Amino acid sequence: METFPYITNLLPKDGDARLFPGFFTPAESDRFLDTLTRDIQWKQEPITIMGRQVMQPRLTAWYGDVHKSYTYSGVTMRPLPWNDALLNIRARIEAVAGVAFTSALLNFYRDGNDSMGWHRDNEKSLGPQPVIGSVSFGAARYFHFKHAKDKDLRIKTVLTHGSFLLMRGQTQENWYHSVPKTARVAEPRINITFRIIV
Ligand SMILES: O=C(O)CCC(=O)C(=O)O
Ligand SMILES: [Fe+2]
Repeated sequence: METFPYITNLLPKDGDARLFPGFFTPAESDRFLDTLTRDIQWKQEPITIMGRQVMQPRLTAWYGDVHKSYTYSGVTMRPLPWNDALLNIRARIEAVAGVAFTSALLNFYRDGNDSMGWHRDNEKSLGPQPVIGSVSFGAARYFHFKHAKDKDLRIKTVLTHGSFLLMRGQTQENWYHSVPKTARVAEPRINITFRIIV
């Protein structure tokens, strides 16, 4: 499956991740950053790590088709309904990705102290070989991949204002990803991962 021969796969094997920097213009990206910062119902949610409840080091929100509920840490939750900004962004990336996304997880990183730990987006509800469309606005942050078996194999990239990262194929099976903390970033960043709940 070589859908984007003109864009190099970031991953050397066992997955497919294509980065489109400047997918949205700087003016559009500024507008989306403002709108989403204001209009999304951001919340800091607790998660359970090794039996202990801790607050997530970022704010989150779930939006999507309201009949597509999702289960997270054993709790079934309903997404908030799509708003205009999210529908616009979704239409733009669907035109390139060639799939129909049903749901979006939004993350708000207040500054470089907020982060996302190593994980794979391989929940059962996403089905096999999930397609994940990841859109970023605001501060540029490092995005790291680590191979699940070949532990020394790491790929680092930067997700800039208005960028679009499309992960497909075996990516979630074979690669972990994370957004590490950084002392160098003082500005906020929004990331939206569009998903298909099957
Ligand atoms: O903020 C990012 O770029 C990554 C977000 C992510 O991995 C996720 O929501 O699953
Ligand atoms: Fe993820």
